[in-house]
Amino acid sequence: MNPETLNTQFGIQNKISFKAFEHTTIATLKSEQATAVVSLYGAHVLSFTPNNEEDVLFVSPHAVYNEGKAIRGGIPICWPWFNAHPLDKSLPSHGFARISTWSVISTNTSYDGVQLELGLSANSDTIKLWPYQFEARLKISLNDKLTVELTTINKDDKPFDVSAALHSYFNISDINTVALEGLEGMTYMDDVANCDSTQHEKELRFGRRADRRYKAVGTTIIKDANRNIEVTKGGSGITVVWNPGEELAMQMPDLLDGYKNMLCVEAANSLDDTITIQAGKQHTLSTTIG
Ligand SMILES: O=P(O)(O)OC[C@H]1O[C@@H](O)[C@H](O)[C@@H](O)[C@@H]1O
Repeated sequence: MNPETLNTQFGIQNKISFKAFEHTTIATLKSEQATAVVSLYGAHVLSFTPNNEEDVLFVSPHAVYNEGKAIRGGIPICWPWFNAHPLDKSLPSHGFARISTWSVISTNTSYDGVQLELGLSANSDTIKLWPYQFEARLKISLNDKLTVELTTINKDDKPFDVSAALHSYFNISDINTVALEGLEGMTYMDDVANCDSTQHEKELRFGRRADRRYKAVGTTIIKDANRNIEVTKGGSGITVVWNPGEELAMQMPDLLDGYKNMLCVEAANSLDDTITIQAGKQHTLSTTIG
């Protein structure tokens, strides 16, 4: 659907509007306290900017906007599998949601904000990659915070397994000085060293490659030079923490030295927290940022 038609059908004056951007359409959401931008390609939040603040989300200055390529930054939707497919490494990394165009289901306003709901359903392309009937819904709610809720509905007559992540890239002033609080005492899968480990430090610090899947359900706080960003989540037993570090980032043409200004903290379902959804049932994975 083109932006004009979307504006006619779903636009809300001064609150939600649609326009063309690169190869896709983006929605701009405005609440009293913040602005957010969402790409229909990937149902991908690109920006969340509280009034008079810098963007809370990072998008790489080297990001590539092309069909078939995931956007580096914002909040990619990793779904229906996280990272490499468990059985077939030739399938798209982190699933196909982030490289699919979603449709608009609804827009709404409430007393304190605005909401946009996007959807993706099984079709001839998805069936080739994942042989199930499904409906995925992404609800984006903006007030002074940003909430993203990903609901998977099993429309098939058999159960299926889903692993997923709301792969949030946070905009930070310097990876060498930022700290992450909330994971003390938690065990994690260290995907760099390829072993299980436990975090003993109160605050996690960076400066080299970190790729960890924590068994954690609680809130984390990114403590940056001039602000704290609180990340809460629901329906998630795993928190992923990722920064590629300099060596790997320099091999990623869509990131390069951008790695210095990003930290990923992701609400996820993975490892033992992979979700089996029975026929007709659903699961919601969510995160709130602010
Ligand atoms: O380059 P991609 O496919 O967007 O993935 C980026 C990273 O995403 C993280 O969530 C994973 O833990 C990393 O292992 C992965 O490298």
